[in-house]
Amino acid sequence: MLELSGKQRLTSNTDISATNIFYFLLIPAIILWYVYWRLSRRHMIKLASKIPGPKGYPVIGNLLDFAGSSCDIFKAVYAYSFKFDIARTWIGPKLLVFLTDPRDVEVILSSHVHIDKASEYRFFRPWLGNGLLISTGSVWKSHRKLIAPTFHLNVLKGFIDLFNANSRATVEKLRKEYGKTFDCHDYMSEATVEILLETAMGVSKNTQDQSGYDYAMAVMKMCDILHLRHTKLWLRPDWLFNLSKYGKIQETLLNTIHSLTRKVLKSKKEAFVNGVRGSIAEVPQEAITSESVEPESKKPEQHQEGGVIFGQSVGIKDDLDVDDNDVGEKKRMAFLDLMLEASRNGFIITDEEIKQQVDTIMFEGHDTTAAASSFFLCLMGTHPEIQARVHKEMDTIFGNSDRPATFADTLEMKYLERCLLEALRLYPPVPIIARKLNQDVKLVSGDYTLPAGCTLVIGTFKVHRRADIYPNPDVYDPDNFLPERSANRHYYSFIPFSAGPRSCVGRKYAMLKLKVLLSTIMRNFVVKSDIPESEFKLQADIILKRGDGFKVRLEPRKTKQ
Ligand code: HEM
Repeated sequence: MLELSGKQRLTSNTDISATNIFYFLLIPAIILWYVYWRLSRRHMIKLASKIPGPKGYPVIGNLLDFAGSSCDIFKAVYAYSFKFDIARTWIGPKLLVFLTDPRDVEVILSSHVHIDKASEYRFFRPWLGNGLLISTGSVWKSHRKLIAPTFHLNVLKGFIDLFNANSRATVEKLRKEYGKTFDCHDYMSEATVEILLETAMGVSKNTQDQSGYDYAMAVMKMCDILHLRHTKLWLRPDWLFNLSKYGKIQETLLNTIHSLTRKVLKSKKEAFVNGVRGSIAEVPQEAITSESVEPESKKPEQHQEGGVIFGQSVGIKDDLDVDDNDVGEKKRMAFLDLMLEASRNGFIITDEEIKQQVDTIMFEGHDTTAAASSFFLCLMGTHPEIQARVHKEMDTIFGNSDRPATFADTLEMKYLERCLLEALRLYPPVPIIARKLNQDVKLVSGDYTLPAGCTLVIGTFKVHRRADIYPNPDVYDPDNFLPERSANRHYYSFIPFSAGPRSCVGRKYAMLKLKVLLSTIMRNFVVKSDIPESEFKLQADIILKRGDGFKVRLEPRKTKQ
């Protein structure tokens, strides 16, 4: 019975010899590929060998450090940063160099040459196309020039009523959670998407009905899929990803997202033809500030509006730091309006490109701000004495009044602002910035040259926690941002919004929106946390998050009159 028939034996013999031939060819093929790879990358390998870094295995290099959960990867990479100021790692044939010295960071971020994004940003392409985040060269340059003025303070001040209306709506939703421990990120995320729909896109979330809600959910889920692709190695190749269930889910989500973007664009274009400009979102009467109805001449005198207050290190100038009065009247328009106006006035930008920029702003403006506000609230919960000072500041500014925050109020929120900047220091929503180098770059911190072709990773998280820059670097201390303490710090030692020509265009928008949202929440609640900061489980995907969820409890601060 055990004897095989002639046919079976034949099949079996054929299998064995085919397998043998396969291995016989595979091994030399790998060796040949390896030799070719080493010869063709001689220059890169030679320069890389002079850069310190953890020991790796032949062929796979340090690949094993990048396997495991996001929390594990984060821990492993962060541990290296204590051994090496600059670290070289190989993930198979891919060379990654991590920088954490602000002097080296400056070389890269201040440059107009090293602006190409690393290859991992391609995961965004099906969603964001060639939008500002991933584009490069002349397309990026001309679109950046078009978009940056739409984020100037003079434009943003016009959004303050919408910020207030949405912040108040968020507070009402949060009241339902009294007494429970819950994840505040869900609320921050929803509020952020809704505010972006009304401000940057200029549409009313109420008029979008179900499609607005579906859009917000789809944006959130797309972020989760992108996070997965960064951490699960097998989801990286496009063909494998497309075959996986995540590929199918992405297709459905993108359909929802792109349909709404197209719909919004269509209705905005029609409104444009009829001469309607600006956001069509409605603001309830109680959220309208006196500033927005006061004539220009009566508006409060402006304080320092650039610099630290709007998120940049003191003294750094980029294209967002031009004097806002220099932004001509014509340019004082919301993001989408300006793009449409530009395309009508002969600026070469197609409808598809406008759609890609809208999608980009919705992505970049959403997850980052949601993470920042969630970390802020958790930190308030874990530092009651700091929270008490924030409450005191709110009482000084607003007294017992329930009135909406004005732009002038946001300039008075100096302590809240320091708390926010300190939250961005300890928990930068974008924990790393990656670039592809197209030419060799000499560093300043040591005698090292980064080879062309490598992926350069700026470890923002570590830069912000260097003991030589921030005494007690792991302690949440908002006074790190007292003017006298920040004055002498290196420009590039605080880079939550990146810096230089490719810095975040939404920086001022984010700071203003966060101040209105967080001050409204702090005026209404006491935030409590049962989990001490030392037990936060950090998960560094594209956006830094708490792997254990942003768990807080809320108590009413005062009964609403
Ligand atoms: C706390 C909130 C935010 C943080 C921490 C943040 C951080 C950053 C960082 C670090 C970059 C550089 C990324 C890189 O080079 O890979 C960036 C770029 C960008 N951000 Fe933000 N961002 C925030 C909010 C926003 C908002 C609200 C918007 C828009 C409404 C926005 C729009 C953009 C865009 C379009 C870019 C690409 C700029 C370019 O490459 O020219 N961001 N952001």
